[in-house]
Amino acid sequence: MIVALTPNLSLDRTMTLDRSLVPGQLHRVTGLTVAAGGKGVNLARAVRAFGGQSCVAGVVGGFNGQHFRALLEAEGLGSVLEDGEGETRECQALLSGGDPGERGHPTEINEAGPPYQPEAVARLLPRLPQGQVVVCGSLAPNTPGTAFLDMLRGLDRPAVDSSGAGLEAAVQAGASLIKPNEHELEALTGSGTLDSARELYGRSGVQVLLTRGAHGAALIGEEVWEVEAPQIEVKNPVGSGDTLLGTFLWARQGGQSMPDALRLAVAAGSANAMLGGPLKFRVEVARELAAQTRLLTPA
Ligand SMILES: O=P(O)(O)OC[C@@]1(O)O[C@H](CO)[C@@H](O)[C@@H]1O
Repeated sequence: MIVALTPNLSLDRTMTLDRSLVPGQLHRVTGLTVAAGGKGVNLARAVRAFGGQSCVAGVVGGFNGQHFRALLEAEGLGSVLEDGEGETRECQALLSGGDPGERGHPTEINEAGPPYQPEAVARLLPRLPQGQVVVCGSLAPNTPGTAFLDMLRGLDRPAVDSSGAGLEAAVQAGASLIKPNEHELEALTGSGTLDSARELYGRSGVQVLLTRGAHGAALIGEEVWEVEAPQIEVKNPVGSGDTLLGTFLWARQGGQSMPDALRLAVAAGSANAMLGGPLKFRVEVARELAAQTRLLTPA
């Protein structure tokens, strides 16, 4: 079981525009998908797609919260949710339509979400099922650093996919693994390189799953493994990191070796981007792409 504890759940709205985004101009929406979102939801989807057991945990509120619950239930994703104050946030991803050559990376506009609610979180944590907990995504606004640190310490070495203060707390709390991208690692240690991830592991014992976008990923722990991603045409990369991490944790929990798990995880992230996001992800495509990944000799 993989428990995706998501401190700031959302309703994800993915819009396809009639042309490339030009700030200050009118755009028509030619396609719209509304789905339960937040990084943990994407991660739980990937685990479930591989046949694993996953559960989304978090606090929801308001009409968006009801909508979130209904969408998650319609997808049949397991969850432990607490009702809280305020309105669950919305995250918008704008995909440019028109000529593929002009599409570029989607524009993402993420609301902050309702403030941290200690009572709801205190009700939620004892309800988490047994399993590998992974803390996913941004923190609720005004989350006190000490409260987040205490939460992580109470979770028995969770994996953490957060950024900024969330990542710092993960290292301090002795998380089992963190999943920064190169920018997030740089913000944490001053450099986004393998060497700085090695140094981080050496002083903290926290494994680093370093994602490098289209280039692949590296796992830095007792050993170092690097995997180059396959060449693909990207439709929508949103959620690729979540799919990668969910696949990695699922594969490791199922006993796959570190390099095999990393290859499948990188391929799953690529499949997510190629197929058009977490709702379109398919494991057969991930398995096919895994054969096209390249395991590099650790430097
Ligand atoms: O605002 P956060 O919590 O950092 O990220 C939220 C989010 O942008 O991440 C996912 C993609 O990784 C989206 O589905 C989602 O809503």
